[in-house]
Amino acid sequence: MVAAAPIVCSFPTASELTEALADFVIKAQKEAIEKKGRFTIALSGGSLPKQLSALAKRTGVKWDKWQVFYADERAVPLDHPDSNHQLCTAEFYSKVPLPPANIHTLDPALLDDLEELADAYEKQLIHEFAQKDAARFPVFDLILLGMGPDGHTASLFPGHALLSEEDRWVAYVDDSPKPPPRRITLTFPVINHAARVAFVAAGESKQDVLKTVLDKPEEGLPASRVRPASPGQLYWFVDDAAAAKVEYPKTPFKL
Ligand SMILES: O=C1O[C@H](COP(=O)(O)O)[C@@H](O)[C@H](O)[C@H]1O
Repeated sequence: MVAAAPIVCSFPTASELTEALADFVIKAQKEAIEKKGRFTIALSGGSLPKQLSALAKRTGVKWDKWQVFYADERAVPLDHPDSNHQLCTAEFYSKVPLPPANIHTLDPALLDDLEELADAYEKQLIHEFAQKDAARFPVFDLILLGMGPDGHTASLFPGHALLSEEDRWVAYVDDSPKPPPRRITLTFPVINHAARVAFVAAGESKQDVLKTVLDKPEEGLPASRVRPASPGQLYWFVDDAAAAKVEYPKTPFKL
């Protein structure tokens, strides 16, 4: 599988990063809608939803054309403080006119059975993608990821058996080292089939892991394994604090 080299853009301030990210998302949205009439995006939890806040002030966002999924979700009720959906609602959806019907949550009736929960979420993806694009794996227009200090991304954790999953679109973990332990996640084949994947990582706490992920990908941390197959492209939106130790070349941001 051929993958283009990641494009790493570093910004001096949080607001420069979030404004550039908003420009980038709007461009991805525009291209997708022009081609297919819809925009499929997967969001993460953690620090990511807050970084999308600049989109609330932008014109030109066709919210009714968005179909929003989760890169990972915790197996908790949708209004639970640990829920990525709850976090996205508080930090992002509450500020923008995104139709609730276009936001694809896990099925809260299935929380007791992780396998059923993951299967049901996979079926939501099949409904959205397989009939429309007839692909072996869904091709998201954009997947937005965060990265934990251990190098995990979505709910794909270092050393976990799920790192070698090759078939499933959505899988579950019941032993996440970061609480809560029970989660579902998109798998690497799905992430690496996306048209664009963008990591967002800011702050000094990400310095060491960002250096490892970008300068020593051979260590195989989960975030280093995100390498969308050509013509897909991987971007990193980072701030100068996070990028302080990174030797990998930075590219000035341009649309
Ligand atoms: O547990 C999770 O952590 C990652 C990274 O979070 P961050 O706070 O370090 O940005 C996040 O991307 C993922 O969605 C979440 O479930």
